[in-house]
Amino acid sequence: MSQLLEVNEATMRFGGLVALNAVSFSIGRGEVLAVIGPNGAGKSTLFNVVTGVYRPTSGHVRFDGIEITGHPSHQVVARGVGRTFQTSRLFSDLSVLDNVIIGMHTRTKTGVLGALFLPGASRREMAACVEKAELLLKASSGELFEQRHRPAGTLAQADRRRLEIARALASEPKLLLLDEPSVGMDEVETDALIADIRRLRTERPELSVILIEHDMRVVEAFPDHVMCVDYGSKIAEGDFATVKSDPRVQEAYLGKAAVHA
Ligand SMILES: Nc1ncnc2c1ncn2[C@@H]1O[C@H](COP(=O)(O)OP(=O)(O)OP(=O)(O)O)[C@@H](O)[C@H]1O
Repeated sequence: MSQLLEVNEATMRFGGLVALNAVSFSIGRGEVLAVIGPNGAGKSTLFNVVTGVYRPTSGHVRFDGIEITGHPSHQVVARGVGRTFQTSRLFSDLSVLDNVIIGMHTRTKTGVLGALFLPGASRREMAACVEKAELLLKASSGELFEQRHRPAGTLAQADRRRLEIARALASEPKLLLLDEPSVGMDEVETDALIADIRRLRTERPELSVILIEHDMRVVEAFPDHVMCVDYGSKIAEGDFATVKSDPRVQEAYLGKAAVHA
């Protein structure tokens, strides 16, 4: 069976800067891929190319058997790619529940805004959205569910991250992209995040996940498929132990001096 996502020789230039340099990789259904690399290596650019935020200068992206290179983001989401961002994109003044409901807009017939203001069928659809959002929050964490009527901006950091993941899941993705989910978390919160992702995999064995991570504890928890990028190029790929021990990876993270010391 073909891979769920195939990125073939993707290059992204910004003027003279090559943010991505002919990067190729693929991920199958139900797999987790961890993308590592130093700051500015091109990891977020890779997500932006996959999700249609950027059309790559050259190269191709295929998802679920269809070429999606440069398709607009809303179409990519509708095809089944959900995403969280490095910096929070929650609507802080809206409730936790409404934030999840907004994540469903690609899956509603009348649209979330229509459902909020129109009677009849759209009201029924809205009621179904509320029910589904509550289920997603419950599955994410009982604590988050209890806070569903609070403004999202009042949540603690770890709960905000959980909410972002719940909102991305609301679009019913086949592939979930998590951009540095552990950023700003302490050790306890990071352990909870690892447990959340593990649970998600058990509950949704078909869901594929790509996570960009700086925290090696998180990467180590999902060690089967790791890819390292540096200066826009893929420099290593394999299981965590193989990638970690690759001299190019050590050099990228620690610098030549540290590796040869
Ligand atoms: N829209 C843009 N215009 C110009 N340069 C950009 C743009 N987006 C990214 N870049 C540049 O491309 C390079 C890769 O950036 P990117 O954000 O993908 O790195 P990253 O690996 O995600 O870094 P970090 O770990 O710090 O988030 C950087 O040099 C960055 O400044």
